[in-house]
Parts: sequence; structure tokens; C-alpha cells
Amino acid sequence: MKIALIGYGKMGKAIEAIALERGHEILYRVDLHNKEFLEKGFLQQADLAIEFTTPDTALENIHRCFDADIPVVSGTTGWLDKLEEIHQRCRQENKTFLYASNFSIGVNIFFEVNKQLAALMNAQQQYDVKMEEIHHTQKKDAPSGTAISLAEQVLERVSRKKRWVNGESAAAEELEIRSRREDPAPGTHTVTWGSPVDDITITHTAHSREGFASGAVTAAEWIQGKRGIFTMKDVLGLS
Ligand SMILES: NC(=O)C1=CN([C@@H]2O[C@H](COP(=O)(O)OP(=O)(O)OC[C@H]3O[C@@H](n4cnc5c(N)ncnc54)[C@H](OP(=O)(O)O)[C@@H]3O)[C@@H](O)[C@H]2O)C=CC1
Ligand SMILES: O=C(O)C1=N[C@H](C(=O)O)C[C@H](O)C1
Repeated sequence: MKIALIGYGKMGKAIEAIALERGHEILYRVDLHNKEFLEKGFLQQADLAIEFTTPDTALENIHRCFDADIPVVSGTTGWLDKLEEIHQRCRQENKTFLYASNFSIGVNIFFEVNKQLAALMNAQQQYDVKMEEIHHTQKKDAPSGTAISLAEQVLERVSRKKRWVNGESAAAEELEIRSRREDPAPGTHTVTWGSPVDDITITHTAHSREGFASGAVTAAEWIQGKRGIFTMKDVLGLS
């Protein structure tokens, strides 16, 4: 596969290492200093793009890839208020797009456990639920994209919770997400269900960025030749 790597920071470099190990070619490594590679003439030489940049730049980067009609695998967090715009264009113009707030296999299994636990807890009013995410101090967004995914999964299943809030919450109908920033922390997510008599806590701890990067390359391999909107659930057969 010829890959246009959009974003050559911590994740871009981790993805490059795994893609090369698996025999793929990195055609372009795009960062703020060589954005000319985002032009159609360059991008259309790649089989697909893997995009891990910043909350402010992801939307435009994905549109550029659509202009060049190449599939995009994106993991950038903090821009999801614009996701529907991308989905609409993808549907209207028959493009190819795969987004995941977290590409690791472990977190995608953790998502399924979180959903099952939340469904069971809907009838158990005595339990309150809280979340915590811990990341490195360079992270730009809070709460993490993964924490938002976990929170949305709970909100869809637990009728006594109406919305998530980032920080301390006093209202019973709010789902509190605490964000901690400390180094080194590739990404830890905890969901705690507490009652007066006991707690149930589930935690996923990433030991490095390897799981995210490996999942993104697997998603890129899987998406080749497909058209439409996909998620890691499709890649992992969890649908
Ligand atoms: N979905 C998942 O599994 C995961 C998602 N993430 C998310 O991925 C994103 C990137 O994370 P990370 O690699 O740690 O961040 P870094 O800050 O290390 O890297 C971001 C990179 O994007 C580049 N960049 C900024 N603007 C543009 C632009 N307009 N065009 C092209 N490149 C640009 C930066 O360039 P320069 O160096 O020149 O500033 C830098 O190379 C974040 O949103 C993070 O939350 C992270 C881990 C896993
Ligand atoms: O910025 C990071 O590092 C990470 N971002 C993603 C997120 O916001 O959930 C995934 C992972 O936790 C690491």
C-alpha cells in the first residue's frame, strides 16, 4: 500500500514504523512544514491517507483527501462536531472514510464491555457512574475522544443520565468525566459504577502508542477497495 501519512507527530511516527514493518510504503509524511503534499496532484498518487493531526486541521485534511478521491483513515480527536459534514459528503460522493476515537483492539473490546455493563446498570438505580481519562501533557483536547465514545455509549443505555460534563458534576443526571494530564501516559480510561455497598470499575490502560498505530494500519489494510463509511467495529467484525 502507498500511504500518505497526514500528521507526522507522535502517532504519525508510530504508524510509519508499523506500516514499514508490514511492507507498506510511506509516500508522503505531511506536517505543518510541507502542506503542499495535501494538493490533489500529490494525494491522488497514494492508495489512501492515514490522518492523525490536530482538532483544528482534521476537517480540512479529510476534505482534501476526498477531493483527490482517496480513502481516509482518521484518528484525530476533538473535531467531531463536524463529523456529520464528512459523513454527508462521503455518502453523497461515494467516498471512503473510516474514523475511530481509538484504534486499539483492547479499547474496542472495552467499548463492548462498557455497553453491556451500562445496559445492565440501567435498572440498578443505586449505582452512579463516573469516568476518568489520563493522558500525557501534550494532549490538546479534553475529554479524550475515547472518553466521549464511552460516555455516549452509557448515555444511550442509561436513562437516568442525560449528558456528560468534563469536570466535577453536582447534578445526578450528569455523567462526570475527569481529565488528568501527566507524563508519560499514552492513554488510560476508567469507568466506575459506585453504590453505597460496592463499586465496579473497568479500566483500559495503554502501555504505549503501538496498539493505536497497529490498529490504524490494520484499518487501512482492511479498507482498501471499499466505498462507504466504516468504523473499527467493521474492521474487527464486532458489528
Ligand atoms: N484514534 C486513536 O487511536 C488515537 C488518536 N490520537 C489523536 O491523534 C491526534 C494526533 O496525536 P499525536 O500524534 O499524539 O499529536 P502530535 O501533536 O504529536 O502530532 C500532530 C501532528 O500533526 C501535524 N499537523 C498539524 N497541523 C497539520 C496540518 N494542517 N496538516 C498536516 N499535519 C498537521 C503536526 O505538525 P508539526 O509537527 O509540524 O506541528 C504534527 O506532526 C490527536 O488528535 C490525538 O488525540 C492519538 C492517539 C491514538
Ligand atoms: O491524544 C492521545 O494521545 C490519544 N488520543 C485518543 C483520544 O483522545 O481518545 C486515543 C488515545 O487515548 C490517545
